[in-house]
Amino acid sequence: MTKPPYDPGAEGARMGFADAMSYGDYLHLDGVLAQQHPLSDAHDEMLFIIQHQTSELWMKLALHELQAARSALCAGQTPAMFKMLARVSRIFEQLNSAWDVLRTMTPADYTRFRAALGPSSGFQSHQYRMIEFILGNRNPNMLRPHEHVPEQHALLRAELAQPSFYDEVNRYLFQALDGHTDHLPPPDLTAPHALNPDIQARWLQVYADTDTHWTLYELAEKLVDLEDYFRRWRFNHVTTVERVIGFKRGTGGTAGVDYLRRMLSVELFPELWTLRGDL
Ligand code: HEM
Ligand SMILES: N[C@@H](CC(=O)c1ccccc1NC=O)C(=O)O
Repeated sequence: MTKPPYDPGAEGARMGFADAMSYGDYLHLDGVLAQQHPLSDAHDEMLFIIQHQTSELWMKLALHELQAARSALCAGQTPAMFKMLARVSRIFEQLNSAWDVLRTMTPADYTRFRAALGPSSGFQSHQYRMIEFILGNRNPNMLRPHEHVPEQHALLRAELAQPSFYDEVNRYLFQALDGHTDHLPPPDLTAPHALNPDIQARWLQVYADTDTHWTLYELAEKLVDLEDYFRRWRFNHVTTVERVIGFKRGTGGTAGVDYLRRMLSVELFPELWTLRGDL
């Protein structure tokens, strides 16, 4: 006679949720799992949708951490900030690994549903643009694709109107080294951060004597780590794009691979990279 199947309920596992909060209730899974709506009957469109939706969820968490990291820095809570920055790097690591799943989609698979995407593109991701803005790659020209959603447009505009996270880091640097911020170059709120020799000179001071400036050194390396992962994301993206659509124009209207290659040359924290040649 076969044994009766194992019953965790007999050992106390809760089995009834008619009047209690369940896993799906807490996570609102009925909502989340009802939001995949392929527009074609191509098999791989589900992969494409889920890949982007999960990326957007991770970006939501990255933004949550980055906003809190900036607040923690301004409140002098550096250990809490370090923890959040480390988490953002791990999120990018997660996003980087995810490309391996998407790469199982061949050009022939993608061609079956690409036309259904119309003019939509990741270029219009407001969360991605917000991450770029917070880190200091601020470009007011990138606001326009968001005009059609006034709430998101307003949030992105508000971000451009305040110092970036990296601007705040540099304020902290000057305060710590000089005892004041009189010589801190005012952030240009209308353009991507450009390398500044005064900022670089102070970071060089930190790297030249790491024992004395340990917290600043740790902060700098956390930023380099973050940018390292971000660069890998850009590289994985452009490589996947070349692999899937070659040199076709993007649905967003840019040149496609040529546009994304140009973005590979963006340096978020240029002083931290350039000073390495002076050590
Ligand atoms: C087969 C997969 C993919 C292809 C062929 C592709 C293609 C492209 C192209 C051609 C662009 C340039 C803008 C345009 O003209 O459309 C772009 C931008 C973008 N894509 Fe993708 N993409 C893919 C997957 C993804 C994934 C999985 C994400 C994750 C969220 C993503 C996020 C973005 C973002 C954020 C941009 C703007 C980048 C910037 O402005 O620097 N893409 N993509
Ligand atoms: N720009 C892509 C389309 C694309 O990848 C896309 C379209 C809609 C939603 C997200 C997308 N992902 C990244 O750009 C293309 O030109 O094929």
